[in-house]
Parts: sequence; C-alpha cells; structure tokens
Amino acid sequence: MKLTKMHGLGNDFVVFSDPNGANKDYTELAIKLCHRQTGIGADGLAIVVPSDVADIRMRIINSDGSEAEMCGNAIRCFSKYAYEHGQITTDTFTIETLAGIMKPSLTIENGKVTLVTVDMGKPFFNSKDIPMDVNIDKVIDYPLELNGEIIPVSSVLMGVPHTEVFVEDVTKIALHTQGPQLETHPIFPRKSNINYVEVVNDHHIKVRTWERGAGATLACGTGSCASAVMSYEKGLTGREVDVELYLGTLHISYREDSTVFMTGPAEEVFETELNID
Ligand SMILES: N[C@@H](CCC[C@H](N)C(=O)O)C(=O)O
Repeated sequence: MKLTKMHGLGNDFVVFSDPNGANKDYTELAIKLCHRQTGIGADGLAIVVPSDVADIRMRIINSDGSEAEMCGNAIRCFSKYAYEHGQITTDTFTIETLAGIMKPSLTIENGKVTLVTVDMGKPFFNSKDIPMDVNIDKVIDYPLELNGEIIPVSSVLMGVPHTEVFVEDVTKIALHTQGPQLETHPIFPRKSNINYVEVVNDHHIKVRTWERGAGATLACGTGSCASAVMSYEKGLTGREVDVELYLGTLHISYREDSTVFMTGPAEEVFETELNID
C-alpha cells in the first residue's frame, strides 16, 4: 500500500486511496497503523474512496478504529492529497462525507496546496441532533453533573458531536482526566468531542481538545468551528475568529446564513509503501 503521512496543525493522519474501500472495515488497520510505538503513528486514517454524489469521498477512521462522520483537519489534508496526487484537477471541488458534502477551495503555489478553505456546512444546536439525552433547542451552558460537580457545557453538532467547556485558562485544564469522562458521559449516546475554550478577545480564542476515538490531539478542525460558533452564540466573540491551537491558528468564519468556513494549512510529512496483511 502507498501511504502518505500528513497533518493539519499537528492533528495527524495516514492518507491513502482505496478504489474498493467504500464499505471496507478498517478497524484493525487503523489501530495498527495509528499506534505511536508499533505503527506509523497517527490520530486517524483518511481514505479516498469513489463517490456517486460528489467528486470524491472521504472516510475517516479514528485511531481506536471507530469511524467518524467528519474531520476538519483531515479534510484539509485529504484535499491537498487529492489535488497533489492528480485525483482532482480543479481548485474547488466536492467531498462526500458521512456528515454531508463538504466544499474545499485550495490556495495553490507552484503546484502545491498551501492553504485550504472548507465550507463546513451549518451547525445543529438541538439536543436531538447532537445527540444529547435532554430536550433542549439550544444547548448553551447546560449544568452537567460529573463526579458531584456541575460543569456548564455547550454542545453542538458540527459534522460530529462537540461539547464546549469555557474556561479562564486552557493551560489549567484536566484534559486527560476530565476529557475522557465527559466524552463518555451517559448524556451523550454517541459520545462527544470535548473542547476547552478560552476567550482571549472578540476575535481570538484558544482551544484544547479531547477527541472522541482519538484522545488528546494537537488540534481539532470541527472542534475549532464548534468553539467559534459557540463563542459567538454566547455573545463572547464576533463571527470572524482566529482559533489558537498548540502549533498554529485556524481562521473560522461563521457567516450570517450560519454556514461555517474553516481556513488553515495542511502538510505532507512523508510517503511510504507498506506490505499490509
Ligand atoms: N480531528 C477532527 C475530528 C475527528 C473525528 C473525531 N475524533 C470524532 O470521532 O468525532 C477534526 O479535525 O475535526
């Protein structure tokens, strides 16, 4: 198999094409390749498969083998991969995902994709859509009980389920202990990604994420979108927000019609060939 290791601000993926991969079970392969000691090491697999409804389709498999509906950082890597491997020849195109059709547009310099802007669609706020086992139109600052403590959480479906916890300082959060407990809280029937959000000013937030199926990652694209959307909905920022992550920044634009656009980089780390049994 020809594999390409890529990352979007440190959220890393093994990307490859599989013309027969529409319905394949990649659980074992994901666990094997994503392992940081015995594999290539990655937060997930991003697989190019053919689509009947868009130019191309992306499947995203988390490092624990579960399949996600969508991934913001992977879709930028995937877009760069598809263009630079000749599977797409235009600078705008459509990608089918389990969360709907996404529309990237590429900035290309000397034949290389340097920046990707993606139309990520619209957020869904109703608790039934997230999904969350409560009956609320917009889940903002819901008092969630965890280990006898009340944590105000704001949740949204941004391709995948996201929950925001607003904090004073993202360097002082219990990411590795509270993150997994919130991810698997019984109120979330399909679990949730957990984003800790620090609002710096009305156009700048900092985000740290515990991901469903992948644990702590260096960046989360859909999580950055969800955090920017929630910051706006809570009246803390405007619609244009820079999201500061460990290794850099994503720009999120939450338009008047509720569509969310994400702009950021995608990098190739290396290409390799492996015999996979
Ligand atoms: N890294 C992501 C989200 C990937 C999916 C997530 N782990 C899930 O299962 O919901 C991103 O950049 O959006």
